[in-house]
Amino acid sequence: MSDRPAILVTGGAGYIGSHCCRALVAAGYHPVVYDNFSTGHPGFVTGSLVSGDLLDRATLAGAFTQHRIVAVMHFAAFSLVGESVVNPQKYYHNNVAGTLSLLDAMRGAGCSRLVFSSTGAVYGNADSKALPETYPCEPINPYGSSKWMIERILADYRGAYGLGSFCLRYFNASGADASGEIGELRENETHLIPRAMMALQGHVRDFAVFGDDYDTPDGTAIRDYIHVTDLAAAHVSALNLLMQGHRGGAFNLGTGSGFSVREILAAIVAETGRKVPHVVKPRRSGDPTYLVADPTAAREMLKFTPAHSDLPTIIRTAWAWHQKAHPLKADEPVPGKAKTSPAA
Ligand SMILES: NC(=O)c1ccc[n+]([C@@H]2O[C@H](COP(=O)([O-])OP(=O)(O)OC[C@H]3O[C@@H](n4cnc5c(N)ncnc54)[C@H](O)[C@@H]3O)[C@@H](O)[C@H]2O)c1
Ligand SMILES: O=c1ccn([C@@H]2O[C@H](COP(=O)(O)OP(=O)(O)O[C@H]3O[C@H](CO)[C@H](O)[C@H](O)[C@H]3O)[C@@H](O)[C@H]2O)c(=O)[nH]1
Repeated sequence: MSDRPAILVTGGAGYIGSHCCRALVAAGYHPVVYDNFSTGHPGFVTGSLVSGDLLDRATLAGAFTQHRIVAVMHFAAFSLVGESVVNPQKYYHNNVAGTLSLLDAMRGAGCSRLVFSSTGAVYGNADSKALPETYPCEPINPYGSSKWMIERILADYRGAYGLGSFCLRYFNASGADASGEIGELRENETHLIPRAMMALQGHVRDFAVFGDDYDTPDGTAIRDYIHVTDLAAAHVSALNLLMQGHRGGAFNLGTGSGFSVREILAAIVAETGRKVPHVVKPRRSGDPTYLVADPTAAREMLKFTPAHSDLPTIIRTAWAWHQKAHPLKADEPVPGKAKTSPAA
């Protein structure tokens, strides 16, 4: 067992959780990854590993006692907006019921510090201004609703049980670790930047811009892209505050600047020198027009100053990771897919 304070990192084998584990090590903590590998990767794990599901109460309770956990970072969730519209049960069950199970385990173990992965999707369809935390939370898809429900549960637990929690509302996580060893990698990737890069590599053949009839300057939807390394730094700051006795609250993690889908595609051309082949399809259901953070509160409370979230750095680190993760050339077959001959 490590002498360092042990932090349970649910979802630590996933994209954002794995980057946070590395930041935890750099800050003097010992991450204990708790993951069921539904979307995570064994090769991404840093620190100790407990394989288990959030809803497996016995394994969860065992992780707290075995590793003497002092705080939790809770990333484990399903997080695809479109899928949540089609299959809301999957989202409420895993995200809300899974979190209740985690909170029971924390209370059972006397652990009262939590950093929770919330999302800009709690705000729903905003107007075209950067959103402060006081903006009304009216999510427009089940994924955002599941996260907002958890935020409300955590507010009640803060008051009633003294469970301190930071709800960090990330906007669009992007980019990859400078080492090139970990990055965004999912079996059925739906996110804009990784899909566009997989299209460049020939692994995605049907890349589409979803909707060019939004009320935005170029007709495509606008998001606030925040580098995963900057997110990781903010998590360590929030954890340090909890360790000092802070009770927490909800904070936006974004840059305050929005970019449209077409601007992202232009940035990819600028960094890679290659155009992403695409068609335009109708809007994806559940997608808001505009989602940009006002990060003022996080700047003050968490000393949050994004250092890696300019578009060139986001695209450059993501592209370096994709070339390593999917090293095939465009004309080679995708693994697991039958090769079709030109005559077929
Ligand atoms: N990626 C984004 O842009 C973004 C933006 C805002 C918020 N978030 C939130 O950040 C968190 C991490 O997102 P990510 O992009 O790294 O996703 P991810 O899918 O890469 O990681 C999620 C991890 O949680 C694990 N997991 C899921 N359900 C589990 C369960 N029941 N028990 C144990 N492990 C489980 C998965 O195996 C995976 O390793 C999520 O809560 C997500 O909602 C992500
Ligand atoms: O192939 C694609 C994929 C996406 N998009 C568009 O690109 C934008 C960004 O879409 P992503 O799927 O990359 O990300 P989302 O904004 O849907 O959601 C992400 O950011 C949200 C917060 O802003 C949530 O937290 C969520 O977990 C996270 O997946 C959207 O307008 C989407 O319609 C395309 O045009 N084509």
